[in-house]
Amino acid sequence: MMHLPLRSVLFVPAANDKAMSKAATLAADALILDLEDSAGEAEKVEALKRVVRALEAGGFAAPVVLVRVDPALKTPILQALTRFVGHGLHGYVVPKVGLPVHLHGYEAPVWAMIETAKGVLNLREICTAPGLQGLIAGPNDLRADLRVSPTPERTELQLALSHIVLHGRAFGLSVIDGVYNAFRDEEGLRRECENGRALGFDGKTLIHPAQIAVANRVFAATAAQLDWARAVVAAFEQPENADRGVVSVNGEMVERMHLATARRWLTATALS
Ligand SMILES: CC(C)(COP(=O)(O)OP(=O)(O)OC[C@H]1O[C@@H](n2cnc3c(N)ncnc32)[C@H](O)[C@@H]1OP(=O)(O)O)[C@@H](O)C(=O)NCCC(=O)NCCSC(=O)C[C@H](O)C(=O)O
Ligand SMILES: [Mg+2]
Repeated sequence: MMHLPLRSVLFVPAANDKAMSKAATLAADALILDLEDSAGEAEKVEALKRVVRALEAGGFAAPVVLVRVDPALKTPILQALTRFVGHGLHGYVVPKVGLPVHLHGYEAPVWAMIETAKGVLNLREICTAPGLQGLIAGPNDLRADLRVSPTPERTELQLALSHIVLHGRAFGLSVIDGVYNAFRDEEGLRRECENGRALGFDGKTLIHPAQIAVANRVFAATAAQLDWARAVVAAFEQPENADRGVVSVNGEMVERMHLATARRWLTATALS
């Protein structure tokens, strides 16, 4: 299965009205509207309402929109958001996954954040959870849990990061690297993106709009992805497919969302 490109995956703090307004215009490959750590306890109910309003309004420039849940508020979050799954919301990001059961009950595509020692050790079981699409590294929580300090080369995280990639590849999942906190340090971000790409990640989670362009550049499409993109565009250009929402490409179902993605890849490659 050819995964959607997830080179740049921007966390948007749902508690922040300005950031949520701006999010709709940002052409990251994916947005994660965050209801977990970026929202204070007293802000969470309003943040969830803001997510509902944003999903009702739609019109996101990013082709993939996810919500990071706070597992302590799983019931109200699912009550508020289930109706959007497949209608503007592409799935949930579940933080601090340590066991497969942490991913149960969402009835939607899920991405697991691996950000504890237990999560890393249990990856093999976690990767069998139903609906799992990808793994996302959480370096801040990982460092805290491992009681290690950051180094410029992330030496302290290499074992955990490589385990995430190894398991993601073995189970056919997307693998997304963790955030780089120094959001005004473009050169540092570029180096860390290159390190992530060398380790095998597909893309990087981000915390600021200024980080999107760097991640898109470093995690640019591979030759296989470009071949897939050309095949998708060619399939939809067939006159008999002009009005179809879904077609078959190389034996796989492809939707118009994939066509938009394919065009973005080809345009981005032509411009770079
Ligand atoms: C880090 C920030 C608090 C900085 O915000 P700010 O000081 O407002 O930055 P700027 O003034 O440069 O912002 C310029 C404009 O861009 C908007 N903005 C900023 N960040 C975002 C964003 N992430 N998404 C959308 N829009 C954003 C500002 O509102 C300004 O807009 P305007 O004035 O209209 O032009 C801030 O960037 C931030 O809060 N970032 C996200 C923080 C977050 O989500 N954290 C949680 C995810 S990371 C994580 O959880 C780690 C993981 O779990 C682990 O364990 O490692
Ligand atoms: Mg975290």
